[in-house]
Amino acid sequence: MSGPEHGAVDVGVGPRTEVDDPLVEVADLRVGFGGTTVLDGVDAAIDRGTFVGLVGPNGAGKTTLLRTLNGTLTPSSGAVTIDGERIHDLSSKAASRLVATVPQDTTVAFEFDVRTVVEMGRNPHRSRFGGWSEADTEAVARAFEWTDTRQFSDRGISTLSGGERQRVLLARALAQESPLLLLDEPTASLDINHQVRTLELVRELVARGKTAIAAIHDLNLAAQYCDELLLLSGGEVAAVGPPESVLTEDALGAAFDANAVVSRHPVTGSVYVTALPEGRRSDVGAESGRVHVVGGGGTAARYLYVLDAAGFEVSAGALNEGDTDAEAARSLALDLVTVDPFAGVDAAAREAVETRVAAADCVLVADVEVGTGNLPNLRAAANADSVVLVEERPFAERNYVGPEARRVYEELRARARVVDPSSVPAAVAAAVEESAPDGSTPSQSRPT
Ligand SMILES: Nc1ncnc2c1ncn2[C@@H]1O[C@H](COP(=O)(O)OP(=O)(O)OP(=O)(O)O)[C@@H](O)[C@H]1O
Repeated sequence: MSGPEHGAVDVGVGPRTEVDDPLVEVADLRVGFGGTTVLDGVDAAIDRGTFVGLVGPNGAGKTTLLRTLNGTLTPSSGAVTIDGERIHDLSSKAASRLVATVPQDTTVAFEFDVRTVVEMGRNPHRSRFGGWSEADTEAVARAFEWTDTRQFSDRGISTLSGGERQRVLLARALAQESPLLLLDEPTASLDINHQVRTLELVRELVARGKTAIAAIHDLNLAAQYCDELLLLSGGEVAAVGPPESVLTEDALGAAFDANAVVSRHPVTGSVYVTALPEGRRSDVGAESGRVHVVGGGGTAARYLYVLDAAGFEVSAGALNEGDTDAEAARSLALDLVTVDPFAGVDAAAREAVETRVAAADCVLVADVEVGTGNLPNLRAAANADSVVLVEERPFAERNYVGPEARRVYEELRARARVVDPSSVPAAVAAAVEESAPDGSTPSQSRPT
C-alpha cells in the first residue's frame, strides 16, 4: 500500500500487493488458536511512510494480525517480512529493532516508574554490557516530549490513569526508534484532545518516514488520519485502499452488519460514517416527505446527512453563514435559509423559515443553545402544524439567554415530542407518516 504522497494508488477493493517501496509484506498468513482459524490467508504490502488503519468488527482478527506482525504470535503458515527480514526468524531483540508496539492492554506487570518504562524502549539497541549512550538519552527525551509525558516520569506506572498509561507506552514505543510502529486501539482510553494529539503525532512521524499500522474502532478518526485502511472481516481482508474506497455502505453492511450512511464531513472533508438504527437500512433513499431542521453550531449536521440519505426533502435554518450546520446543508445542496453572522434573523429570513416550517411534514429541533439568534426559529417550530421533534437535553443543562428564551423553549417543548439522538431517523419517518394519513403522499415540492 502507498500513502497519498507516493503517487498513484490502486483504489480497487480487495487485497493488493503492488506497492512502490514496501516495508511490510504479509503473504498468505494463517493464524489459529487450537482448532480455530482466526486469520485466513491474509495478504498485504505496506509502503514506507504510510499510516494504515486496521478496521473491522469485534473479533475480526485485528489484534491477532498486529501480534503476528510483531512476532509475538507464530503463524501456522505464511510469512511476515519487515524491511526484507522474516520477522519470525529473528531474535526478539532484533525484531524489536524493526517493530515497536503500543498494546491495547496497558497493564504493566511490575511497578516501575515511568522513566524506567520509557527507557525500556532502548533495550533492543543496547548490548548486554553496554552503557547508556547519548543516542539513548536523546531518544528517551524526544519520546517524553512528543507524548507530553515527562511530568509523569517519577511516578509509578500503576498510579497513572488508563489514558496517561497509554501515552507512556507510546513513549516507550517511540524510544524504540523502529521503522514500523504498531498501535492497538491507540485512542481507546484517551480524551478527545489526546485522541487528536496522538493521531496528529503518528501522522507527523509518518511524514518523517515512519510506517504505522493502527487498529482503530472509530471509523471516522481512521478515515481522517490514515492514508489507507485495511478492512478485516472474519479473518480475511475484505477491502484495502484509501478510506473512501474502503468505507462504502456496502462494505460496512457486509463486514459490520451495520446500517450506515457514508458522506463527507463538512469540516474535515474526510469520509464520514453515520450508523443508522437497526432495521432502517432498507429505507435508505426510500423515504419521502419534507423535514425542516433547526440546528446551529454543528448540532444538526449528522441529522442533515442521515435524513437526506434516507430520502427526505430536507430544509434547514435559519443558520448563520459559515456555521458548521450551514456548511453541511450546503454540501448536500439542501434548501437552506441563512443570515449574516451576528446579524440575527431578520424579517425576510423569519418569513422564509415560517414558509418552510408550514410546508414541512415534520420539524426537528436539534440540541441547540436557546439564545437570541435561535428564538425566531424556535418560535416558528413551536407554532408548526406538523409533528415537532426536539432532541432531548435536560432543561437544567441548557444555556438560556434571558427569560424570553426560556419561555419560548418551554412552549416548544410542551408541544414537541422529545427524541433521543439514536432514534431521530425512525421518529422522523413515523412523524412524516402521521402527517400523510391514508397513504397520501407527503409533500415533495420546495417552497419558494
Ligand atoms: N489467545 C486466544 N485464544 C483463543 N482465541 C483467541 C485468542 N486470542 C484471540 N482469539 C480469538 O480470535 C478472534 C480474533 O480476536 P482479535 O482479538 O484478533 O480480534 P479483534 O479484531 O482485535 O477484536 P476487537 O475489535 O474486539 O478488539 C476472536 O474470536 C478471539 O476470541
